[in-house]
This record gives sequence, structure tokens and C-alpha cells, in this order.
Amino acid sequence: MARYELVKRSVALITLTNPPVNALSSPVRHAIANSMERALSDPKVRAVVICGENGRFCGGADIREFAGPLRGPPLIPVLEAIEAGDKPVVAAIEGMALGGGFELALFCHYRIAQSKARLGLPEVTLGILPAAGGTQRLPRLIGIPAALEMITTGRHISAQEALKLGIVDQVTDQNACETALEFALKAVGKPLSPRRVSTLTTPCPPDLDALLEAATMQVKKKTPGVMAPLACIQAVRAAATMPYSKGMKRESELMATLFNSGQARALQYCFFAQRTAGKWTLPSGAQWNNSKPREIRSAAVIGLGTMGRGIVVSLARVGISVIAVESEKKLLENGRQMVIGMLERDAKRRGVSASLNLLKFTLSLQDLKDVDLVIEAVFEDMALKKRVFQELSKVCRPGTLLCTNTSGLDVDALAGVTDRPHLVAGMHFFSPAHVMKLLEVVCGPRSSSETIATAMSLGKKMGKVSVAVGNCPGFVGNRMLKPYLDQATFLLEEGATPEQIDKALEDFGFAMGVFRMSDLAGLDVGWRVRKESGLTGPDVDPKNPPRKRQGRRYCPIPDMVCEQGRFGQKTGRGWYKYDKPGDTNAKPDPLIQNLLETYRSRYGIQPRNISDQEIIERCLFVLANEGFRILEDGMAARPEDIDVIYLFGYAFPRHRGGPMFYASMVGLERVLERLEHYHQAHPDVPHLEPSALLKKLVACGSPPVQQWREHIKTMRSHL
Ligand SMILES: CC(C)(COP(=O)(O)OP(=O)(O)OC[C@H]1O[C@@H](n2cnc3c(N)ncnc32)[C@H](O)[C@@H]1OP(=O)(O)O)[C@@H](O)C(=O)NCCC(=O)NCCSC(=O)/C=C/CCCCCCCCCCCCC(=O)O
Repeated sequence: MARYELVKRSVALITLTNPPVNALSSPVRHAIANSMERALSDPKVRAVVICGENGRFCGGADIREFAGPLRGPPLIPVLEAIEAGDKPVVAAIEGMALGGGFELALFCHYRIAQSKARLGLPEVTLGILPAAGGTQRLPRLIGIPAALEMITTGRHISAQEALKLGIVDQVTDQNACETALEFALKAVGKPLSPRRVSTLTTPCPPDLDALLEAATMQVKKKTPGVMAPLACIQAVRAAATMPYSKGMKRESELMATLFNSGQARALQYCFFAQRTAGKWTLPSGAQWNNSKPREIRSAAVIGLGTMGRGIVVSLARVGISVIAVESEKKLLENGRQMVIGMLERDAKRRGVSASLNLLKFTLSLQDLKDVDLVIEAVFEDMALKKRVFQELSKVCRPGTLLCTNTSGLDVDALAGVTDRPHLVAGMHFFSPAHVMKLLEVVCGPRSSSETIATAMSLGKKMGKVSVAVGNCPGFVGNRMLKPYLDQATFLLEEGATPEQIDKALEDFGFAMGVFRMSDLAGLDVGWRVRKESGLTGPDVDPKNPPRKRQGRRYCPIPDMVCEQGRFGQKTGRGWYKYDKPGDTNAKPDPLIQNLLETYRSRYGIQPRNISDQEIIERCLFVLANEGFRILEDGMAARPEDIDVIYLFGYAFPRHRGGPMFYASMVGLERVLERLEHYHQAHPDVPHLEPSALLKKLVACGSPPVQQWREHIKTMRSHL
């Protein structure tokens, strides 16, 4: 777990050896303690260098250990022995020094960083704080404002920035370990006291209170209801106002309030869920680690609407040459200008040059014969998409992969009109596609493992969090969204207002409630889908009861809002009113209130007071219930995949872990009981009927979310 060598006859080289990131697990802490003792007691050793194997200094504490009882030597005394020793200790930072790894470096007397290394204290993103002295040592080294920013955001900084801030003593383009060995020999005999960060006085700005107050306001605004950033600010205050030892005590008290919190568990779950989601499997046994993706050098995007443009940008900025296709000259020119503008702005922001030379714009599908992969992003119309796929099948060379960006149509039906169904898959981007991190990779029953491997790997290359899902209407994300939206409108019928429902969801942690979000996305899209599927409009049988469709409860209020030309922010009116079209400041609209009152009296609905608890339970439990059904149907491989989809595609609050994790935190028994209760009250809403998997898990004693997969295994799988 750590290798000990004597090099250059007088330097002890301690190499952390815990792949993949040399995390500070209990055996590593043991090994560091033993190695330091050996180095300090060996008269031949005049200096010490600590580095990490495989070009990675240290990724911090072993997060997996946080879930169980704490074992092994506590980290702080191990690190204190480094600082207290009478021989210079140099940290040789390659790759990364994060969290406890960064704190380890801060206990060393000197720090040398390789120029590509990243440093940071990301604990706040895991719901905790840097409790191995990070909150007390970093402010002493770089001052309150810079330390506060790093600790409350968890931002990783470059070696160059670390040098500028005074965190590292030298940056090298060479091997950091070699440089540190030379450096260590030169440090022998120099006084160590000024190098001990614990002895430094925190430079205290005169406006400390105002500074901390501003930081508090900022984190409350950015992450309302999240505890860790606030605790970080309190800990940094201690670094400015207390002696080191008292500050360390305060740091550990604050850590104790966070360590076992639900938020910390949720955020740490999210960290692992995100990594688990990349590990896809297919029923054939093909999976992420036994299937080779193809290399994609060239791609085509068909359709330059909002989605198509974002996809072109996502591809071009990672160096893939793109042919963008439109059906009319005007649309093509418009799309071309917008894509170029987007790429230029993106490049400026990243300080690189825009890769415009990778782009080609055309009106002809014939130009696509040699591309490696096509992503179709035309209007959401099955007949149109089928025509495009038939044409692509004729034009593209036999090996070209054909992908669709449909947000819910049958991918296999599209595969069926091609000459290569095994090379067809869904790549469902989220809008705006160059910003949103989520990509649902839709595996049709005939998609080959190579096709899925390629789509997943391309997603990763574009910086997306890619999740493999099965081919069912709406896939995972949009399939779950429907019952969630339905509950929100049913609650309106029963007496709630858009403002009340949004506030309850925003207090829960969503950045925007469901109605504000719908106004932002535009209400006309859903209206068109409902008209096309015969739920509203002239195709509805006049004998159909007004609030029922196919025997189920149906709320026509969203249709009534659209009939008034209220399509959301873009028209200046939707569920809310706005000062002008395109404005974002949502204001309650008395006209909506009137519409709701008239509607209720027309149907004899007596409005009732609805509690925030009911809003949260009905909206979120029905969401999770559909998630359980998706797992039952084998359309998602595991609950983590569903949660990752909701975190990255639908802005589910990360400190709640995602809908499935949230359900497990509430307690599956309670979720089941509440769903049964609401279903009894609303028997014409089948989505409220508890799913078989939820009942099965409760019957099995409500195992933790990571164990649900064992219970799902016996069910059918499309993944
Ligand atoms: C940037 C990375 C490091 C690398 O990224 P990349 O190369 O892309 O690789 P990944 O796919 O992300 O990761 C590869 C695998 O490694 C696993 N991994 C990564 N980091 C860790 C880790 N820190 N621990 C465990 N496992 C890790 C990852 O899951 C992958 O596994 P797999 O292949 O999928 O199986 C990137 O990985 C990254 O960003 N990592 C996280 C970095 C981080 O956040 N570090 C901070 C960790 S927290 C920390 O360091 C805390 C320090 C203070 C400790 C003080 C402890 C005191 C406890 C006292 C508690 C007192 C309370 C008492 C209360 C009571 O009374 O009970």
C-alpha cells in the first residue's frame, strides 16, 4: 500500500500504491505511518519524498470506507507525524492531489507539482468538509478569500494556479518525483519551522465578517438547503479567529454534523452512481469491458434545429469533423450561422480556437456516404424519421452507424427500415445539447454490442454522462416525466396553484418547479404530442367524458392554457406571466387563477387545501414508482442509472441522490404505504398503483438501493 525505498543514499522515497487513485484507505494510512517512522528513525535518511504510483499522487480519503465503521489509524495523527518530524518532507504531486491527498501535501514541508497536475478540496461535493486540517491549513497558506472559494466550491485548480496562489513551491514539466528528490536534498539543513503550515498565522482581511456573510448568501442562493458549504464557511471562520489547535477541533465538530447526514450519503451515492452508469451490459452478455468501440472520426447531423445545432457543436469541439444537413437553403444558412456563433463563443470561453474547419454544411444526403456515424435530429415525427433512415440506408457506406436523437419514439422501428438494424441505436441528447451532460444511449433489440460501445464511448468523448437504456416509449427520463407532470396538473385541479406546487418542489431542492420549468421549455411541444396521440383536439370522441381518456383520469388544463396562445416564456405568458416574450422573471398571473377557478366550478370540484407534503409525495413517489416499473421491465439496468438520468437530465437535486435513492432514504415501506393511500383516493390514476418491484423490495425487508439489482435479476432485461 506504500513502497519504501532509500534513494540517492539519503532520501526515503515513499510511494503510495493503491490503484486506481492511491486513495488513503486504512492500509495506506498504516503504511504511511510505518514508513514515516522508519524514515525519521533511520540516521541515513536526511529527507523524505512522498509520491503516488502510476502518475497519480492521491485522490483523497477512500470514500468507500465512509459507509462503514471507521477502522485503522485516523488520518490526522498520521499526517501530523509528517509535519512534526525533523527531516524535510516533500510532496511530489503528479496527476492529482485531491481532498485528503491535498491535505497530505499540506502537511509536507514542501510541494512540487508536475505541470499537468490538478489540486483541490472537493469534499463539499461529497457532503462533507476537508476535515484533515484542510479548512485550517489552506487559509493559513493562501489567505481567507482564495481558500474560501476553493473549499466551498470544491473546484480543482491547475498546478500553475497553485503556484500563483502559493500552494506549491515549484512546478515542473519533468517527472515530479525526480524533481522532488533533487529539491529534498537541497532542503536538508534549512530551518523547518517556517515550513510548518500549522504555525502560520492566517492573514485576516479587515472585512472578515462581510466577506463570510457574502459567501454565506452566495452558497444559500446557489445551493439552497445544502449543508456542507455552510459548514465549510464556519470552519474557515475558525481558521481566521482561532488558534490552530482550536480551529482543528472546530473543524472536526463541524465534520461530525455532516459525516452521517442524509445529504452526505446522497452525494457520495451520486459520485459512485455516475461511475457505475458507464458500466453497461446487454442481455447477450456483451458489456462495457468486453466490447470494443469503433473510432469515430467523422459524423453527420441531420436537422439543424435547436437539438441538431447543439449536437454539431458537441461533436466539433472534440475534434470530430461534422457534415450538417438541412432540407432548405434558408434553414441551412440560419443553422450554419448559429452553429458558428455557438462554437466561437464556446472556444472563447475555453481559451482555444474554434474548430470551424471541421464543419461542412449541405442540403444533400448524398454527401454522407463516407461518414462513420450519422445522428438524425429531425422533427419528432415517425414517418419523417423513417424516410430519413431509408434514405441513409441507401446512401451511407455499409458500415456507417445510424443513430437517432428521438426523445421517445421506437428506435427498433427505425432500425427496421434500414439495411443494417444492428448498426442502429438511439442517442438521446438533452436540450441544449452542447450544455446538458446527459446522453441516453437507447439499445434496440437488434443493436450490436459494437454499436452500443461506440455510442457510449462517443458520449464520453463529448464529455457526456452516458447511460444505456432500453427501447420503450419515452425511454427512461421522459417515460418517468409523464406521471410526474400528470400529478402536478391533478393537484391544480384539486385546489393547488402553480406557485404553490413550484415552491414546494423548489424548497425540496429543484432549481425550478415543474411549471416554471415547463414555461422555460415551451408548452406547445407537449400540446402537439397530446394532439397527435389523440388525447386532445378534434380527434377526441365528443362522447368521451371531459376529464377521462381511455378510462384514466386526464387533466385538460394544460391544453386550455395552450389554446390561449400561452406557450411559456417565449410568448411572455404560460403558467406565469412575464414582462415580455423571452423574459425569465415569472410572476403569478391572475388570469391563470381565474382559469383554474372557472374550471373547478364548471366540473363541480371543491378546491381543498393541499399541503406541501402531499405535493412532494404525489409528485416524487409517482416518479420513483415509474422508475420501479422501468426496472421491472428491464429498461434500465439498475436504480443508479435512473438516478443519474434524473440528476443530469432533469436537475434532480443532487443532495437528494435521485428519485430512486430518495425513495430508499424516505423508506420503501413508507413510499408503498403513501402510494397505496393516494391510489385508493384516485383509483383512476394507474401510475399511483404501487409497482410489483416496490412491493417485492418491501417484502424483502427494503434492502439498500445498491442491492436492488439482485432482486431485479430474476425479472426480464432488455439491457
Ligand atoms: C479525479 C479522480 C480522482 C480520477 O478521475 P478518473 O481518472 O476519471 O477516474 P474515475 O472513474 O473517476 O475513478 C476511477 C475509480 O476510482 C474510484 N475512486 C476515485 N476516487 C476515489 C476515492 N477518493 N475513494 C474511493 N474510490 C475512488 C472511482 O470510484 C472509480 O472506481 P471504479 O473503477 O468505478 O470502480 C476522480 O475519481 C475523483 O474526482 N475522485 C474523487 C476525489 C475526491 O472527491 N476526493 C476527496 C475524497 S474525501 C476526502 O478526501 C476527505 C478527507 C478528510 C478525511 C477525514 C476523515 C475523517 C473522518 C472523521 C469522521 C468523523 C465523524 C464522526 C462522526 C461520528 O461520531 O460518527
